[in-house]
Amino acid sequence: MAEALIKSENPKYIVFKGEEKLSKSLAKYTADLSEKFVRERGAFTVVLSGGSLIESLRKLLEAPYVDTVEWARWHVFWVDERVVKKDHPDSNYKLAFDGFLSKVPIPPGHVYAINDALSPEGAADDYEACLRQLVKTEVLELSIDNGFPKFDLMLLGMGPDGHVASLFPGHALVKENQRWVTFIKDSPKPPPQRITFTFPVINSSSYIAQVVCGSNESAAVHNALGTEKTSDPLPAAMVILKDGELTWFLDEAAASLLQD
Ligand SMILES: O=C(O)[C@H](O)[C@@H](O)[C@H](O)[C@H](O)COP(=O)(O)O
Repeated sequence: MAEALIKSENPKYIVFKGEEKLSKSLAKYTADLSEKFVRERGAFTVVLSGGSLIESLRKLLEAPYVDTVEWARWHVFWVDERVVKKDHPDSNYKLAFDGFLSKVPIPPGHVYAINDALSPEGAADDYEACLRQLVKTEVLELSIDNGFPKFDLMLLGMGPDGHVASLFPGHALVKENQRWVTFIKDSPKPPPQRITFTFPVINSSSYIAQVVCGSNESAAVHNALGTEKTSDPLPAAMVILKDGELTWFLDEAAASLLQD
């Protein structure tokens, strides 16, 4: 594993000297989990976000991982997606396809993009129906605890305001506890119309990597990982796995306000 500057166990975070080292470690972490889940259950369900995360996955496109990862067993989802056409510059699918998915042999039928012909409501319903179908075919498991889908690995980013997925601070959607996938039409981060996984789904994951680089996010990192508890936590602080492992991958700038 690329050398870490700081490793903390509770909360679990790793600080790297620079994004290059972080991306090397993230590639090994992801490849190791791919190997584990393919061995254990013959499939690996991976959830992507938008933003800088895709760039941080670039080391998976290099040796040894590009040849050793069993790409044919991957099933790829999005934790949130902008409701735009798939070839639109704002599309998270396009970002991931151009920067990552087009360079590895994941079967196209295993890449679950939104239906871009639908409204936000329609696209959220359609995506949830797709997930329910994948439960039936046993690609996707359900949490025994709560009946929400249990993804093997979610690779999340975080905005400077502490949002994760399209769950923004102070927005009613952070409290959604019935739906698997829901929609937002007034996202404070453009574009306004998106679909997003809900917290019960995010928090049922087996593994989450919360990847944050740069000083713009340092205050939110401090808020989410600091010891002071608030009655109104940031969405990033609401990512809590009861039956899973959350690891924060931080560069020095993102971690600059944390005390060690
Ligand atoms: O659709 C989106 O806007 C992204 O999915 C978003 O949720 C992203 O993960 C964070 O905003 C972090 O973005 P950065 O990594 O670019 O800071």
